[in-house]
Amino acid sequence: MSLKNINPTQTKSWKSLEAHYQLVKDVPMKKLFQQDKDRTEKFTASFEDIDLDFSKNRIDDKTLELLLQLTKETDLKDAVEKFFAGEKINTTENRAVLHTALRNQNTNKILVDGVDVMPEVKSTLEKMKTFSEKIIGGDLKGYSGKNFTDVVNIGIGGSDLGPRMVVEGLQFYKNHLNTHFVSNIDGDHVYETLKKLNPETTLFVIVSKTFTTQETLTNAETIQAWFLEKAKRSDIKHNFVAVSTNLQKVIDFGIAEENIFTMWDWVGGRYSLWSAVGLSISLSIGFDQFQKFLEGGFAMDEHFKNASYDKNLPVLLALITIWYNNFCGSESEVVIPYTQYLENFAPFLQQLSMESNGKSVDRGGNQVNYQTGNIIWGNTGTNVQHAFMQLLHQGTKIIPVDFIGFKESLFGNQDHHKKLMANFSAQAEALYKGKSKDEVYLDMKLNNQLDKVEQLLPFKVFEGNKPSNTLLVKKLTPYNLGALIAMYEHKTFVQGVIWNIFSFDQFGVELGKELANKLLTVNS
Ligand SMILES: O=P(O)(O)OC[C@H]1O[C@](O)(CO)[C@@H](O)[C@@H]1O
Repeated sequence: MSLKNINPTQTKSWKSLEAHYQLVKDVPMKKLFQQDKDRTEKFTASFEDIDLDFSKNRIDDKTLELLLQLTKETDLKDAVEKFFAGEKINTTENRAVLHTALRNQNTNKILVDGVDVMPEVKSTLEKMKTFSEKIIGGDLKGYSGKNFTDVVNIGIGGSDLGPRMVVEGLQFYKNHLNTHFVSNIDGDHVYETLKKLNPETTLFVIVSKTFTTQETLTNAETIQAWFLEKAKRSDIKHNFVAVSTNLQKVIDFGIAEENIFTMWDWVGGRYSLWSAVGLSISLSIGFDQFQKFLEGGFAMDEHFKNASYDKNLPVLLALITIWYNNFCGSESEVVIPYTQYLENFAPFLQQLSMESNGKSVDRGGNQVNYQTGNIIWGNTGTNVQHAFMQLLHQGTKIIPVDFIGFKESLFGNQDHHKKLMANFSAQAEALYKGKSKDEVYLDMKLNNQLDKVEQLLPFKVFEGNKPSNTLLVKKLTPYNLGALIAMYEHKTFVQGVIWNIFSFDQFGVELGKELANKLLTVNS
């Protein structure tokens, strides 16, 4: 059964939120904190190792109450039930949406067209485990009998961004294998990667759900030709494996059948890192750690399904962005992890969120007359403080931020970590508190700069009242990263449900592909 078709703008809560915005739009957050001593506690929700403090937002009790009412009127509960039950909620492609089955740790059946998908999920995970362990342990070797030293993931979009982000994010836990990612059809990208590699000791993992993607097939062909400069065709089976739903195309490409890892059409590309698409993750950190990553994702699924919405991390995050996007006029949001490991978190979230919710036709097939998918961008703190934070502090736009910090550093260096976390907290505080004229004046007086007050004071004022969420996580572990990713997946889902759009197709990427192919035919 499909998701219900409910126009959110026709609900009572939507109209009330519009009216409510007029009442609260000029109320500074500083005042809200003064009025309510329990604000931080009240606007904090926790799940295991993750605390979400959403108190530094332009919301009050009424805002939250109305946003929660919106989840009722748009029947989020019904959507969540259909999603986890394997209903075909990807209506436009007539598919179920079951990335949650890939990390399911329960013993329940999950049915698609009456068939339980869990046995196949488990046997693929088992195959990944055996394969990863043999490659890491040296039981499987390259064509000339040498142990593998390098792995190259060849894929793009969901077949690249997720695995790349997790492999780099969890490199603290990595083994001796060095993992590389080739995605862009830019040949220079391919040859730059190849120049560091020895074909004898490199494992190539071609990842493409459809196995029709121009970039991936071109790159795989180029890499195979490079490989065959040294090796024989019969050697391919030692050094090439593939992940796909399209078994025939993979076989036609020349990959041995036993070297194919399957996935299913009920896994969207941007949600596929939990499947065999995550093979490079399992090779890099070992299957046991990959299993913990899956468990973290699963734990977040349980929280999302069961926690009341006022304490539910993905739901709260989604509601807050809807508030800014649809009522406060914000267009984008920034995600800033305070760890260099998560340098690729924002590009991953960009595909997750913008490919999912960049739609302008509702579930009834009508053009929407309200804003949908918001723009996501970001990079790591503290680097961003020396790049784009100026615009957030003193620019003209309201850009809500998610600050993600970790209580513990992985190498345990206290000096760096204290400074890192001081910056993490300071940014959120500076954004919402700002710095008034009086404060600037006092500062300048203390610094013997009164002679410059007239000239500089207006430029040194920080308006404040800039919103942010603070996500404080105990430690960057495979489990916690799994939970964080699942949290953002579910946030995206909730947004799509409320916006009344289909979040699991991506027809918008097709036209450019078609035109590129036409141009190639004309020019060849
Ligand atoms: O895994 P495939 O089929 O090569 O697709 C790669 C990517 O291309 C898209 O279809 C469009 O960008 C994504 O949804 C997908 O992740």
